[in-house]
Amino acid sequence: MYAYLRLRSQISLEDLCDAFDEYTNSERFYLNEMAHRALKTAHSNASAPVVMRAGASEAGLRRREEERPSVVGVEGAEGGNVKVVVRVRKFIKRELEKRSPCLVEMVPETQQTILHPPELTAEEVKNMRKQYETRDFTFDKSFWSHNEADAHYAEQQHVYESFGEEFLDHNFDGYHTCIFAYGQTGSGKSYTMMGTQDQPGLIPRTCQGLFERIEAEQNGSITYNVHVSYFEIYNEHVKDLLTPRTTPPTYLKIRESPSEGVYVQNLTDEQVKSYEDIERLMKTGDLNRTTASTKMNDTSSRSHAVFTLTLKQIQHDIATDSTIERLARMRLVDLAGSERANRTEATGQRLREGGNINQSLTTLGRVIAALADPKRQQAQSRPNSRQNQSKRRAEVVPYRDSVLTYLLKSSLGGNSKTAMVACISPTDYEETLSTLRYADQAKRIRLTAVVNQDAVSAAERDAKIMEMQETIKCLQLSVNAAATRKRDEADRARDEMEDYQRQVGKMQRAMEESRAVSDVKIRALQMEVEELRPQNEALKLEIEALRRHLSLAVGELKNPIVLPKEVGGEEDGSDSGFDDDDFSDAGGLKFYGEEGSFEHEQWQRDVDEVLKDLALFKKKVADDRERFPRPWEAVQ
Ligand SMILES: Nc1ncnc2c1ncn2[C@@H]1O[C@H](COP(=O)(O)OP(=O)(O)OP(=O)(O)O)[C@@H](O)[C@H]1O
Repeated sequence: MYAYLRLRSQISLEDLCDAFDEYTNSERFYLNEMAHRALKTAHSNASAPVVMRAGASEAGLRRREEERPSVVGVEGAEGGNVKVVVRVRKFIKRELEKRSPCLVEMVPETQQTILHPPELTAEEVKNMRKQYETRDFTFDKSFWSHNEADAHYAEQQHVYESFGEEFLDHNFDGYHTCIFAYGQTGSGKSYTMMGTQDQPGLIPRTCQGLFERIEAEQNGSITYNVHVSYFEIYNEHVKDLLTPRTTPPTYLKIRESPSEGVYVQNLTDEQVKSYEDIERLMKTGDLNRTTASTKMNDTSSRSHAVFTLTLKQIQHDIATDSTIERLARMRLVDLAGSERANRTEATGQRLREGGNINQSLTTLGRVIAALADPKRQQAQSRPNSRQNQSKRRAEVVPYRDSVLTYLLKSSLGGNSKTAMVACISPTDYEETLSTLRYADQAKRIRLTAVVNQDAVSAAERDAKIMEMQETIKCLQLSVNAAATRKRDEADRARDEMEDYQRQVGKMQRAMEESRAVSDVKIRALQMEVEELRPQNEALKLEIEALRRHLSLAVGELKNPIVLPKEVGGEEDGSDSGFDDDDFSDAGGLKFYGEEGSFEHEQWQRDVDEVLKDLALFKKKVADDRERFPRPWEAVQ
């Protein structure tokens, strides 16, 4: 029993405290929880280095801090160039019929893309205005999707694995991203971005990957919020692809605000809970998209399509009752194809569409050229020099010259990680050369992406909701006032109404998030209670056993068992070691001599040690109560 007591004293101090009836059940639970937390903290401190992105999911933390490329500028910002990949497609029917040769070669080891001149007839050479020659380019990746029999054939899956997954990593890390496909009409942009039912492209794979990760990371402490919007830019107008078409068509306005940057007003931004939800929206959007048959492509996209996923991760920390929010926007853009009117033989509406497409792609080219300009980049790295300031004023990037570039402003020259997929046809020397030059320039654009992360305490969140409620009240009042002024300021009222609706939407979202945080808290507490339940049961059993052992020990000390003298022990000459005098009338203990008797000193020492240990436990109990004061004592 004694050895058992000693052993237990090393395992659980609280158990012994209970044995002495020092603590009540609730105090024990409290102490237990404190110990549990202290252990958890000690464990996590020892095993996990503290990183800035403490709130990230596993997926988000896949690439840890030390693996990240160099950080430029502000804290949490990452500098890098636009990633440029090139993909050559297989022959299409028209090219097979014409028996056109493949002019493109790719070297997988070096990621080179080589463009060979076509074989020309003597007549063609005579009429040529410029010389065709072999051109060589190197990009981040060259995808050979021309010949399925080739060992290096790049399927849709390869394209996604090569950089789509990496971009999803960036989103979970809290960076905005943008992937856009560029190329002449019929070069494979829609195939790469959206793909087909059997061969899904980057957009469906990214959406699927996103939800697979969210489902795999459901650990109860992070809430994920995903929204989808899908619009097209057709003839310099923005159309929502998630709302039914109307006649006349409804065009949306573009606005710019200091907090949100450039955005499309009243665009549908639907919350999705699963990949199936997104699939439904993608189908709706694709059906609404403006396509037409041209000479170059049976289903040519006549508009630029922008598919946007917004991922919000909210992690709640129970200990501090604060939340860490990360917001990432992924833009997946399928540009309309550049085309030459004489090649497409377009007339009427198709010709006008082609003109607008070319106009916006030319502006995109000018924006890329301005951003890729090394002088501008130098000026950016030394923003305060007076010379640079005046120089920069002269070299304004022409974002506003087209709707496309204005809306892609932040993805092209701001806070984003951006990739361009240059799609090329295997047979068209001039168009392919123009695409490769465009891509070559884009790879020089330098961007600085920032982690979009906010730490919000519960009080701040509540204050934000209160503030929004106040704003809504004010807006409501001014809307009402405007209404009573008999619509003479109809335009302003409409704007205010829109503003009001946006604010209401925002507040609803904030409240939904707040509710989600509360759910997380409840889930976490329930999990902790469930975790502690078996431990508590085990502790109760141990306490009961200890109590019994202790009362036995005390009983033994108070009433020692005294053995009677053996009858006839002397007759047979054997000495039992007992004398009549050895018995104590008062139940006191008398111990026998050295041989064949209880060893008195040994007992005495044992008893002393038990008493010493008891004194030590009492002291530890007192220490413990000091370290973990009971809540009501702490309040006093
Ligand atoms: N990698 C590929 N593998 C197989 N088929 C492809 C590939 N890329 C493109 N195609 C086929 O080529 C044709 C043209 O492709 P797609 O419609 O994607 O071109 P696009 O660049 O989007 O054209 P536009 O600018 O006119 O919309 C389609 O029939 C498509 O299925």
